[in-house]
Formats: sequence, C-alpha cells, structure tokens
Amino acid sequence: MGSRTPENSDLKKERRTCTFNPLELTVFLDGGRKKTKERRDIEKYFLSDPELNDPVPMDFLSHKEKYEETVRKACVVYKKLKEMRKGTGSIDISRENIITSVIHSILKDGDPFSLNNVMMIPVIIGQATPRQQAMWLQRTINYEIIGTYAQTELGHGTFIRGLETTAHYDPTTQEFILNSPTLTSYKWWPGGLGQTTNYAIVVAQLYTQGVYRGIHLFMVQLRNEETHEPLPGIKIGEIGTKLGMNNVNNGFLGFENVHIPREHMLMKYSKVLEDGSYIKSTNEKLAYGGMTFVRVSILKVVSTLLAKACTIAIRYSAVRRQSEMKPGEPEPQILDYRTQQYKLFPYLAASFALKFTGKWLLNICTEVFSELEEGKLERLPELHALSCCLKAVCTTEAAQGAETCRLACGGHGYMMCSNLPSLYGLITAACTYEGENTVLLLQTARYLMKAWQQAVGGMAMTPTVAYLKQAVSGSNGTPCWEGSTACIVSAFQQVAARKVKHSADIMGQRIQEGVSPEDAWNMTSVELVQCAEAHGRAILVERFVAAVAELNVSVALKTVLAQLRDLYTIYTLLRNSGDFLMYTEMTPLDYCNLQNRMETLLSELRPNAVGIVDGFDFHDDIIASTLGSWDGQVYDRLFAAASKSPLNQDTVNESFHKYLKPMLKSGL
Ligand SMILES: Cc1cc2nc3c(=O)[nH]c(=O)nc-3n(C[C@H](O)[C@H](O)[C@H](O)COP(=O)(O)OP(=O)(O)OC[C@H]3O[C@@H](n4cnc5c(N)ncnc54)[C@H](O)[C@@H]3O)c2cc1C
Repeated sequence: MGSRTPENSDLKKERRTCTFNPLELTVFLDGGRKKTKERRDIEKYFLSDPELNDPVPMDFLSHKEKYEETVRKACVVYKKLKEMRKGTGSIDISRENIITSVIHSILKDGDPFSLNNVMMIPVIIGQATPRQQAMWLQRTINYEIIGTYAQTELGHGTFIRGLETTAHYDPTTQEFILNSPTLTSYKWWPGGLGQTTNYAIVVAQLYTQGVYRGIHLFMVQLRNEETHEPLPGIKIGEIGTKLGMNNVNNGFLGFENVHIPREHMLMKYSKVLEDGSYIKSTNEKLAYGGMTFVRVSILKVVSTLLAKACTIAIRYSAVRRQSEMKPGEPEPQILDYRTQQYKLFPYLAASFALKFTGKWLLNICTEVFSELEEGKLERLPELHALSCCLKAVCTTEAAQGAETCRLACGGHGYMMCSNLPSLYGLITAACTYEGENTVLLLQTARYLMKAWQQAVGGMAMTPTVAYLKQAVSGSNGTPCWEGSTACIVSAFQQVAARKVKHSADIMGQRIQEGVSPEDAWNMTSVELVQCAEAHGRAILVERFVAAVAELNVSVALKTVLAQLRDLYTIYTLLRNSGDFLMYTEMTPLDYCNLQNRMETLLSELRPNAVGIVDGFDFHDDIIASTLGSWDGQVYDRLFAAASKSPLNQDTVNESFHKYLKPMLKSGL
C-alpha cells in the first residue's frame, strides 16, 4: 500500500464490510509474515529513492528521451541492487525474485538490462564450461559487462534451424568467423541490443572442417568496453517503436567477418577442438533447459501483471458511479452492475489460478533440473509439454484479462496514466516471446499425440496425461453429472481426452486416405491446438482445486478463495460449453444451473472484491495508476496527471502563432 491520503468514502465502505482480513491474504501470497516484511522493506529501499522519481511522466517524453531516462533509472536501480547484495553477502533466489518484481515496476515500460538477467546469466550457467563461466559469469552478475540473447532474425523466429547467421571455424587462427550473409539473417528483436548491451550470446549455424554442425551459441563482444563504439564488422541499432515495452531497446545486429576466439563458443555440451574436430553433445535436449525455465517463470510474471490490472479496475469500479439502476436513485457504484462483475471477477480468479499453477510448475521444473544433473532425462518431455501449453494458455488468458480490465474502466482506462495500456503491452508481448503461442500449443499437441498412442497401447503414463487412459477404455469420468468441484475437474479432463482422441482419429484417417503425415498434421492443426488448450485448461483447473484443498488459512479467507476457485472453474467451463455439451454428460439444464451458480458467486464475491485486491498489497508506486491507487482519489489524480502534460505548461502553444493564426486569419 502507498501513502495514506484521505480515502475515498466508497472504498472506505468496501474495506469496512470485507468479510476477511486482507493482510492474511497478503501474508499467504508472500509465503509468511517474514516474507511480507522483507518484500515491503525491499520496496521501500527502492521506491523511497528520490532519484527514481519521474519529474515529467515518461509517457510525455520522446522515444529517445524515454530510453535515456530509463537507462539513468536502470543504473540507479542496479547500483542499489549491488549495494544490497554486498550487504547480505550472497544471492538469495526468493529475495532476488522480489527485487526483480520491484525493478520491473520501476522501469515500467521495459528494462534494457533485463536480457542480461533473464537470459545471459542463466545461459552462461547452463551452457558454458567452468572455464568460460570464470571469464564471464561474475562480470555479468556485477554489471561490468551487459549482455543479451540474440537468436531471432529478420527472416526467422520460430524456425530456429532456418537461422542464417554463420560461424565458420578457422583452425589456422583458432577463431570463428561470424557473418550475416543476407538482410534476413540480421538479428532482430534482442532486448537491450540497440544501444545498451556490449556483449551478446549469438545463435549461429556452425561449420567446422567444411562440415555443417547445426545451431550453436557464441559469446560475442559487440562494443568497445571503454568507448561503447561497435567493434569492427558489427552493424548494430535499435528496431524502433512497438505496441509496448518501448524502453527495452530491442535491437538489430549484423556481422561482417567478425572474428571471435575458439573459446567463445559455449562448450558445456558440444565442443570444437583446436584442429576443428567436432564433439557432439551426448544429448541435444540438455541445451533447452534454460528456455524451459524462462517459459515457466513467465506464468508468475503474467499472474502478477493480471493481478495489477484487476486491482486498478476493481478499485476504480468501486469509486466510479454511473447511470441509474432505479429511476431517481443515486448513481450506483459501477461495481454493482452484474456485467461489470462478470467482466472483472473471473479474471481476478484467473490471477490466482495462474499463480498457483505457476508455483506448482516451478517446483516440477526445479525437480526435473536436479534430475538432469544426475543424467536422468525421463521427465523432460513432460515438463517441456507442460511449459509450452501453460505458457500459451496463461499469457493468452492474462492478455484478455488486461484488455477486459481496460474496457471495464471506460474512457479513463484508455489513458496511459491508468497504466492499463502499458500492462496490456507487457502481457501481450509474452504471447509472442519465448515461443509464439500457437507454435507452443502445437508442440504440446505433438506430445499429446504420442501420449495418446501410449495410452492406446496400454503403456504406463506420466502423471499429467494419465487421464487419457479413461478415454481409451471408454470409461466416463463424469458418469452422472452432479456439478460438484470433483465432477467439473473430471469433466475438464474428459473434454481434453476426447479432443486428443478426436485429433488422433482424424489425423489417422487422413493418413489412411493417403495424405502424407506432414500434410495430415497441418490439416488437423486447428484441432491439435484446441486439444493442447483443453489440456492446459484441465491442468489449471486441477491445480487451482488442489491448491485450495491444501490451504492452511482462516475459514473466512478459505471461503473467499474457494469462491474464486469455483468461479474460475465454472466460468472457464461455460466459456467452452460447446465442448462440455459435446463430450461430457452435462445437459442444457446442467448448463443453466451452472450459469445460476456463477451468478451467485459473482454476488458472493462482490463485498470482498476490494479486500481481495487490497490483499495483493501493491504499493501505489508499483500500481502506478491514477485509477488504481489505494486511496481511490481518481479524479484528483487524473487532473494532477493531465496538469503535468508539457502542452499545459503554456497558455498558448507556439503552433498557434506559426500555423493556426495564419490559417484562421487568411480568410480561407
Ligand atoms: C517484445 C519481444 C521481445 C523479444 N525479445 C527477443 C530477444 O531478446 N531475443 C530474441 O532472440 N528474440 C526476441 N524476440 C523474438 C521472439 O522470440 C519471436 O518474435 C518469436 O519467437 C516468434 O517468432 P517470429 O516473430 O518469427 O514469428 P513467426 O514464427 O514468423 O510467426 C508468425 C505466425 O506464423 C505462425 N507460425 C510459425 N510457424 C508455425 C508453425 N510451425 N505452425 C503453425 N504456425 C506457425 C505463428 O503462429 C504466427 O501466427 C522478442 C519478441 C518480442 C515481441
């Protein structure tokens, strides 16, 4: 929570009538009282620094000014981070997560250093030899050098094997020579690449002894460490403005005969020896661990961004009064309109579904990675499939949620100072980066098709697809529909299983009719994407139900979280009702009963909506919204924000004298 200016009377009333203690929710979400204190202390440490204030809101600056101001702030922030680490003497992961989240909020339209943290450091840890780590790891952690991850090219993003950047090994000099042979081979998109970073991990096609060896990673110095001038042969710049994340400084990069030492290929798995001999990795999959981890982390990031959007829209909806419900009566709070509740509460519930599922998936990821260290790879395909479909389903849902929150705030939600456009920009970007969502869903679908064949063959199944066995045996997960939580979870699994079966059947049929497997795959890909989405939804629902079952909180809080669980599961079911009517025992009458239940849940959640978002405990400077501050003084804040517009600093703008007046007086 932020400064305690006088509280809007409607918000005060909401807080008085809340049936649970929001602080209990805060403590639960943080993971304990000590953690809440730690988070608040970290927030205070950063947010109380006057150097991090914006004299003029960033939205009013030019693209160039925004970048320069962001770099200034990023340097202040990372200096403070270094001082903080010095104080504690070690890197604590949960503490680092809190810090990262605060830094993201301060550098709200993107952090030009972020790729150093989310890609450069993990890739060095995961892919570099101990000797290479000694050369670069500490320097990147200390921000003595700043790196990015340069994979995507102008011509290829998804199809990594199609990348065109080349690295030819020359045994006489023991160097790789990097080239961008075409315009489409220019790297395009890497964060911070434009003007910020001086190193990059570059993905390129390796050739040694005249033989093509596939895609490999190379550490490449891009700029002189003193002057920051691009090194010879390096063509570098920024790609321009985007829908959002405009301060990330995404860049382009081309190579013209750039020489790098042999030791700069990351050689933890594959190796190039001095004479150019190539030693292949024992398992190519080992190289993908880092990507999976980043994908898994995205769930937590987008659940927090969605929770912020919900906080803004719900607080504003409690303050905003509009129209008449009954003639002559005072204007109601817009939060009392059923349609407003229907817009906002399911996404509030979704933010919890994403949070619980993200935590569960991160635990699996940690387990699988420690198994990898022991050479056990069995669970990697399941983790990969889970991370792909959950990243896709969760980012899509969060982006829809943020946009719905914006719409729910009417015209004011369209203002940059509401922070809703920026939140949407951040979330929707995640639908594309770290694997484009459709492509990720198709990867999960490939896993599901294999799992289906295993189920048909009576083989043992991994836990998250064990439900497919029911569809094979024809046994019905929901023999008679009684609408309970267990019945709904089982129905989600049944829908997913039937969709998997349907996709496998029609693909098999097409192949039998003589269509090639590749064409059959493409012809069936709409169904395949849908079965991966259904699998993702079944997991989200199951995890939400499991998380609430495990809760150790007061009855009052548990009641609210159970209502959110029910709302999420029923709302998601109703949005996909065609599937449930087609593939389960649910009848049109059951559908109507669920619709009624959902509407009851909206009423039950109404008195606690503000309490729930208060429980997220976002500091006002982290929410950064005129509409979503704790005090609810939205109109004062909107006016204060408008008064900071540079256009309002003069009573008459110079364009009047230059253009308007001559036109007005010309007699035209
Ligand atoms: C904000 C942002 C930050 C980024 N940061 C980085 C970075 O730091 N480093 C970096 O290297 N890259 C970065 N990227 C690039 C990003 O990883 C790619 O944009 C992403 O992988 C998608 O690739 P693409 O743009 O080539 O899309 P494409 O692959 O061209 O996709 C376009 C369309 O084609 C469809 N499509 C493609 N292949 C298939 C298929 N096999 N089957 C069915 N449909 C298909 C997709 O579904 C999509 O609808 C960033 C992108 C964004 C938006």
